[in-house]
Amino acid sequence: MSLDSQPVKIPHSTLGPSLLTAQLNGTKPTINGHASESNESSSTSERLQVINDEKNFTTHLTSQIGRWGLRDAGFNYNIVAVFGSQSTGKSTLLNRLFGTTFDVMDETRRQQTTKGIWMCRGKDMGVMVMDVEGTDGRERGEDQDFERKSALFSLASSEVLLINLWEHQVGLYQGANMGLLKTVFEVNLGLFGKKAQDGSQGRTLLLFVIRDHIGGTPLANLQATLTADLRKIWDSLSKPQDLQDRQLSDYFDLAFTALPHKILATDKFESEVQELRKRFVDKTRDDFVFKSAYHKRIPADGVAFYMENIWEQVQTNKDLDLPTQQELLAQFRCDEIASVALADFTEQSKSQRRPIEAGHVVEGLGDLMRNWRSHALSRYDCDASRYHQGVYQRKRADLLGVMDSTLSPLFLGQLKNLHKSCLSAFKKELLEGLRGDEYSFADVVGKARTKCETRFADGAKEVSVEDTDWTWQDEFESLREEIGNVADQCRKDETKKMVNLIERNFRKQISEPVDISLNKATPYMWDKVLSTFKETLEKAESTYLAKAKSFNCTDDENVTSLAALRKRAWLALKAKIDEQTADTVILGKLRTHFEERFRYDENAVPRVWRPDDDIDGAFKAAKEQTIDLIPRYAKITPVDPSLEFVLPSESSDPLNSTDEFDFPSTLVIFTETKSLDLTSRFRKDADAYYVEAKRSTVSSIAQVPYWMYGVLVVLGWNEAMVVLFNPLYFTFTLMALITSYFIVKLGLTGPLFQVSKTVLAEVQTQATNRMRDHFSQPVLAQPVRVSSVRDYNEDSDQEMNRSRSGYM
Ligand SMILES: Nc1nc2c(ncn2[C@@H]2O[C@H](COP(=O)(O)OP(=O)(O)OP(=O)(O)O)[C@@H](O)[C@H]2O)c(=O)[nH]1
Repeated sequence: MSLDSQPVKIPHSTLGPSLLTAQLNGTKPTINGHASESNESSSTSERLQVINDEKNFTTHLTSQIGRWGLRDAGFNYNIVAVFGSQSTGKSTLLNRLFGTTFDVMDETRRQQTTKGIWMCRGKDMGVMVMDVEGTDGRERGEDQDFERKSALFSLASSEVLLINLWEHQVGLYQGANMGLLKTVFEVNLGLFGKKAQDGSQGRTLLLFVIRDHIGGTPLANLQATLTADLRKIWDSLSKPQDLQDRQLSDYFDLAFTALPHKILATDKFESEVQELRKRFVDKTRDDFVFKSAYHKRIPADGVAFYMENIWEQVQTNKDLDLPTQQELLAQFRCDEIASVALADFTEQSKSQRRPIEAGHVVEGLGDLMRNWRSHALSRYDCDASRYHQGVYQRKRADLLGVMDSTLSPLFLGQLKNLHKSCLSAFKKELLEGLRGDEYSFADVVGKARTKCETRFADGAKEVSVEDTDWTWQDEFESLREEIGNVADQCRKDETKKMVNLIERNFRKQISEPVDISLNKATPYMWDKVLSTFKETLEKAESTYLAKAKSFNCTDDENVTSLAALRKRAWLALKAKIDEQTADTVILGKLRTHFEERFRYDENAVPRVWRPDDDIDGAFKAAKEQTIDLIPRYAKITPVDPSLEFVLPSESSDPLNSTDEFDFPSTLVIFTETKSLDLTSRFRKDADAYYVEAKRSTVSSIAQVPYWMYGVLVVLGWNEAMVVLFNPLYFTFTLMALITSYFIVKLGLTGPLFQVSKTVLAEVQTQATNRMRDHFSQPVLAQPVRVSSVRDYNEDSDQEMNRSRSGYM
């Protein structure tokens, strides 16, 4: 017979929908007048055939325990089982005692009612009651197998075994279930033999219920007889060697009670039963039966799995090792509980994975993680802590491991994002702090660094979950390193900027003094230039050092920067000198120098050459003096050797390019060839001056004689008269006179003269240049007038040849 096809002794017409469902689940609803008043009570009074008469274990026990409302009871529940011969009123007793709904035999047909093992929740009490198939049943005949297995099963799970027997069976071996008891004792030794030494878990209460007690024999006598019989049975047991000295009382507590005849003394029977019930309900009573020592310590939510495993072991005749079973149960249940806790946890943790992967810093992530973790752990602890402690702890560690490995990427991601965000905040703050001119670099960097590090450390501490091996120090170190790099880079940039600024100022400061010095090519020209250079450089260096202090520059950096500054200052000076000695500029200077000596006398008064003046001598002297200046300009050589400035040649500018730098070559302004070229070009200019001087003497000689003016008046008289008497000419003349009158009256004479003067001056300049160009070549073709010029040219050519041969 299958579990689902077990007949129910109530008409279908009386079953509600919930009852039908119960029936489908292999459970049976209320019968015998114990009908439930509500759905809840009906589900709590449902009974279930745990093991059917084909010895199969039900698949609905877990859900049934849930429906009974005992699933979350933890250890706060009890299990009681009843043993006894068939049809001795066991089901009746249980129904009366616990308000259960077990089937009771039809009075008219004396045949077995309870088949297999049934279970029902006690009414209004957290008790699971097991109604076990009666022994000695004619249906099973000599098959003692089920009896033994059910005893084993009941002992492994129940705290109290009710042994149900008629009064008249006391003293009879078979009738008093002595065979059954022998089996129970044997099985118990196998199960709890060793465990009972500490008195826990293996202890069971045997409560003998003597039925139909008429009262002739007092209970005490019956109790004594039964006890003596039990001892006899115990002694006759073949115990294992190491348990030889074990007593019955080491494993069992015995209790006895008697009930009057149910039919002959119905009222008394009922009242006695109610009295007995109190022993199962009232925890304050001394004879309360569910003592904690009897509890098998199986959490309610694991009872189904545990029982199923026990039954499987029993069925396959394997040695029933309860500790192993409990461990297996613990493993199964702890896994189940952990996976439920983990499911929620995973769902929660998923919600923050995306923002972290997107590079965001999730505020309060640490709190979230701690909450998810502790919530999952407390869920696990709440249900799993009742199971085998070793397994519970192991699985807890596993659960923690899984959770931590799920959270770890969030932790690391958060650290990474924090790192990035802190670093960019640091950069931003640095840039903001370095805006403007008035700032202390060290202060700005120090403040930004502290802020950044504090923010990271706070964030990292917040996201660190206790009891994990997560560390953030490595990331912190790497952040600090990067901050250092950024600060270093920034400092280098700032130093560069500062050096550039100092260089710009330096250029400005030396510009004018160098111009002035180079304009006057005195013998101490370079001394002046170099002393100005040195003074300005010293100032620049001290400015640098003062600022470098606030930059926290290292000595090495200072040395490098100062070297760069010196080199750049030198190059700036060189550039200035180059500018002042460019071909056109130097030729201009030479021309000026020459003019000052040739065209002006000692008192700086312009010379007007007369035919008897020594133009040739003056020209020669001025020209030689001027040509002597070229070697002076050619190289930077101070008269005072202490003013010499030297730079190491290999010093390249670390703040700029890595160009090769050759200091000695920078001292040379003109090469020899260049000097000769300049000399030759200057000579040509000087020659032009010479020609001009000569020409001016000729023009001053060619003056108009005074009588020429008389001739002019006589010869021009007619023309004047024509103008006067010709209306057209006269009108023109008149208009010219009127215009002149108005110009004079309006005071425009000055501006008009000015304009005319400027125009004339320009015309004169243009004309002079043209003349110069014109006369510079033809002069050589006129031997008489420029013979002295040729002499000088020959002199200079010879000079040039001499110097070239010197080069060769
Ligand atoms: N004389 C007597 N009869 C009882 C008593 N209690 C119940 N009965 C009757 O005994 C018969 C068997 O009752 P059940 O409760 O079905 O007995 P059982 O031991 O559960 O039977 P199985 O489950 O078949 O082993 C029924 O007819 C009951 O009316 C009792 O205390 N005294």
